[in-house]
Amino acid sequence: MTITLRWGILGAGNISSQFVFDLLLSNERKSETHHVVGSIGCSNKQKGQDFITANKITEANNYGVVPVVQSYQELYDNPDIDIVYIGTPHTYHREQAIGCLNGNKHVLCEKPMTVNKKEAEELFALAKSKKKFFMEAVWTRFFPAVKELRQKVYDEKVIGEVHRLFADFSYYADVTKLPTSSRVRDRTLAAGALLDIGIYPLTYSRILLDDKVGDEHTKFEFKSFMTLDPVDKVDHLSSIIIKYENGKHAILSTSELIDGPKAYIRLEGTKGWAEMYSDNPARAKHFKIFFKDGREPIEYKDESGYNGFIYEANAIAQDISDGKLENDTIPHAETLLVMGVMDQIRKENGLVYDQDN
Ligand SMILES: NC(=O)C1=CN([C@@H]2O[C@H](COP(=O)(O)OP(=O)(O)OC[C@H]3O[C@@H](n4cnc5c(N)ncnc54)[C@H](OP(=O)(O)O)[C@@H]3O)[C@@H](O)[C@H]2O)C=CC1
Ligand SMILES: O=C1OC[C@@H](O)[C@H](O)[C@H]1O
Repeated sequence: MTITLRWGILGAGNISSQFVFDLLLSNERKSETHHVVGSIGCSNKQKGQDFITANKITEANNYGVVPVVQSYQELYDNPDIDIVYIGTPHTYHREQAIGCLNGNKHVLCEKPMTVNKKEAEELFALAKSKKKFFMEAVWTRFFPAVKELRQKVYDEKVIGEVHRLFADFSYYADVTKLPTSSRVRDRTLAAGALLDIGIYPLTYSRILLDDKVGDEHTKFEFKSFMTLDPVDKVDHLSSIIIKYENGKHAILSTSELIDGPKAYIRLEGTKGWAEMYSDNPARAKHFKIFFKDGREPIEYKDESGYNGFIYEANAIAQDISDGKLENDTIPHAETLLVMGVMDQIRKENGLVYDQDN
């Protein structure tokens, strides 16, 4: 059955471009789900027009629709939009999500959904009261590669008993050359590695060491270290060790000061190990499984041509069509679990944002 979802894109920046790319490619490929970009909500109308041009959104790849460019408020009030994708810095998510929900829109909100768990709880409560779908856009969870790896490791048990995961998201951001107003540096934009990229190693520990999500999750404890930058007063270097109650360990690291290892995931079992590779560890597209007995490794590559946002977008279209208010892969309770862990890590290491007070 064809499902049509009419998107408003809030914020005409970096990630919104990458998201829209996938929707348009899916349309060009005549996929079953029709993703119509109906509005670009933008702080500046010319910038919104430039976004449409730069991203080549045309009637031909957008089911006959040329998007309108609107202010954020006009987007909230637009009756021709079903769902808004929020692609702005972390600290704006709360206020913009409230605007969308009050305008009766479903919401897909970029990660981290909010600055802390308290704000996320507030948004989920509002979404429920408005009977609107709400999801944090942790796209990594939806990649076919993740499903395939879990199938091999947990259903087929190809690497035997799994005991340990190493997961990293680090890149050399050349921080001191960035303006202090950059969202990588600015504490008032909730900068810092943990919230921006550390959320991914945490996510991998959730999806590769636990087969349950949200309220059903396997219990775990953790210890963490952050190095706070003396100028920016945020973490550009953080490390976390998790111990699940079934004994499995996750050793997680994140940094904006150094490049991470080529194999950003190493999942270790008694008979072998799996590695994942990517220039962006959020994009789970390529893994290899190695065997201690010398058997030929198993390799998986996602060569779909998508950035990877289409996987979450299609899942959401199905959920909304089914009348669901949250997604089973990342239900509200799972977002709250991870947000709570990040709150605790920051608390242990003295990283406080204004929103915490
Ligand atoms: N899923 C993923 O892999 C990724 C997710 N992200 C997430 O997406 C969000 C946006 O990141 P990204 O696209 O890189 O950000 P950008 O710096 O490209 O900004 C995106 C938009 O946010 C608005 N904006 C930017 N700076 C400010 C500011 N100082 N004050 C008010 N509004 C501002 C602008 O909206 P306008 O156009 O209306 O002016 C801008 O176009 C973040 O929360 C980030 O965590 C980011 C990268 C990858
Ligand atoms: O989510 C993200 O993934 C890629 C990073 O480069 C980016 O800063 C971050 O927001």
